[in-house]
Amino acid sequence: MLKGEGLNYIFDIGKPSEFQALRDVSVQFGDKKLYGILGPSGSGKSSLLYLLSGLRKPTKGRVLFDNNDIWSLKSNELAEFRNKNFGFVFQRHFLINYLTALENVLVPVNKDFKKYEGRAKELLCDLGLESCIKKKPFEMSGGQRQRVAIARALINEPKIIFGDEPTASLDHENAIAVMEFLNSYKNHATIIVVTHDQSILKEADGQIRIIDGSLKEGDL
Ligand SMILES: Nc1ncnc2c1ncn2[C@@H]1O[C@H](COP(=O)(O)OP(=O)(O)OP(=O)(O)O)[C@@H](O)[C@H]1O
Repeated sequence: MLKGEGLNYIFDIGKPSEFQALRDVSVQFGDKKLYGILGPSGSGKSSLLYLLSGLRKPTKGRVLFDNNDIWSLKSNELAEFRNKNFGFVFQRHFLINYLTALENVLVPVNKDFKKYEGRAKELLCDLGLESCIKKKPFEMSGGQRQRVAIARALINEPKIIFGDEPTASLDHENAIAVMEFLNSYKNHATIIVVTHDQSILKEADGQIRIIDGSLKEGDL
């Protein structure tokens, strides 16, 4: 269970550019479900995802993972915790261009390399990328690259997968395929996806809507 309690985030505190991106957002995400975070551009969706995933520290409020406050960890412990429990898929894939698909998927792995190599191959095959295993990102299509990024996010068997507009750079067909895969992965992890596109959330178990930094609707 992942919980955000009274989350506030202020950029540039004390400067003329100070801006409150989130105010008093409380949300709760159950295990092994798919959730969408919706809202207009600039409303604070990505900021919320960054706080929930431990990439940014809330100005006020707490993030609890299985009732433990993740921000009570020291920064190196938090980094280790994130690598073990959370997987990330962004709008841009951030693959390394001189590594093959297989090597890219293995980048977050720092132990049992042989065991994880088998898992990486399985994930790539499950994502329909058998023919790309030895290809480098520039030899693949945008949809294929994004699926490699998904395999990389899943390699450490995370408990939560955070997606920040993971389908935004894809055509509708590829976007649906990516969402179907994420939905089918629900048996293994909770998936929380920020998106503008409600149509890719047909299979979602719950959605929240952020407007001007506040939670407007939530049926989680
Ligand atoms: N580094 C920053 N410094 C100051 N303000 C920022 C910064 N990053 C984002 N903001 C502001 O915070 C608000 C929320 O941004 P955020 O990226 O969370 O919105 P969003 O809903 O994800 O937007 P989009 O859908 O366009 O990606 C926006 O008004 C944005 O201009």
